[in-house]
Amino acid sequence: MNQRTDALSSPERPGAVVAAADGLTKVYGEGETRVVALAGVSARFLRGEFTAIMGPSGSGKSTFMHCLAGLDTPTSGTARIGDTDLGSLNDVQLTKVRRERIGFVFQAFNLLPTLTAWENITLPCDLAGHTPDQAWLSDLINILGLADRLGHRPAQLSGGQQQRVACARALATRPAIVFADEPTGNLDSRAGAEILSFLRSSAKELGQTIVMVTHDPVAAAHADRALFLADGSLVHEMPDPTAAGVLEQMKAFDVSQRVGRP
Ligand SMILES: Nc1ncnc2c1ncn2[C@@H]1O[C@H](COP(=O)(O)OP(=O)(O)OP(=O)(O)O)[C@@H](O)[C@H]1O
Repeated sequence: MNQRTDALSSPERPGAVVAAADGLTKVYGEGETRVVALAGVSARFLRGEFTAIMGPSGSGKSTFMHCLAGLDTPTSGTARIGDTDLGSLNDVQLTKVRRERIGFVFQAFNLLPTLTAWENITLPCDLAGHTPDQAWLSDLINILGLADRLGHRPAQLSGGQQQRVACARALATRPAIVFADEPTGNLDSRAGAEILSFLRSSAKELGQTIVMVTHDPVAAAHADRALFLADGSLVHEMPDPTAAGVLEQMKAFDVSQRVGRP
């Protein structure tokens, strides 16, 4: 990939809080089927910060991300993007916030099969009724090495190329925050490393705030910090995670789950 990120804009107000969760709680079902998926999670996400969300299966990672991104409604607590409390918005306003201020990258790429790479990338701008910022898009496309693939449809692209298109789409509107859900889960290690290196450089050099859910300690090691969830609670924060450090932490969860948590 071309690493020409230096020509792009510098982060605005590094350190500003761009998203926040306060006491996020999500309870599914009732009676015997009641599940507390999130038990009061609070966290801040700063401009230009790359956060990995980790934890055992069923610990609440997806629920946390979905509540923070306005894809699910918490039972109590608040999720904010910038100064906007997502709970105060009606459906139309929420859709607008998701389209204009949030970017998404999914494990399964989620590109529209009938659209070309270029049409997929510009779709969020089209839906928001904005003229795409051509200079910004062209920089993104160059960084991601997609310039000669723009007329291809997803089926004509490799998995790694499809995920790079998805990354360009996620950043196309210059969102406040990008949520990536297992973005390397369907990729081989080389294509995965390219995506992770792009996410890292977009945080470092473009000031893009990124929150990534992952099971992979190697992926988490690209982040500035890892937040660990267990049983719906935030139990540990690791700054500058290493793959070995994350693996140790995950093993500790396995042991505590086997012996039974207090
Ligand atoms: N729609 C739902 N209805 C009932 N329970 C749910 C629902 N969605 C999630 N849960 C439960 O909430 C808990 C947290 O689920 P969640 O998917 O957030 O965990 P996760 O950490 O993302 O898991 P994984 O790593 O396996 O994807 C789990 O016990 C799950 O079974």
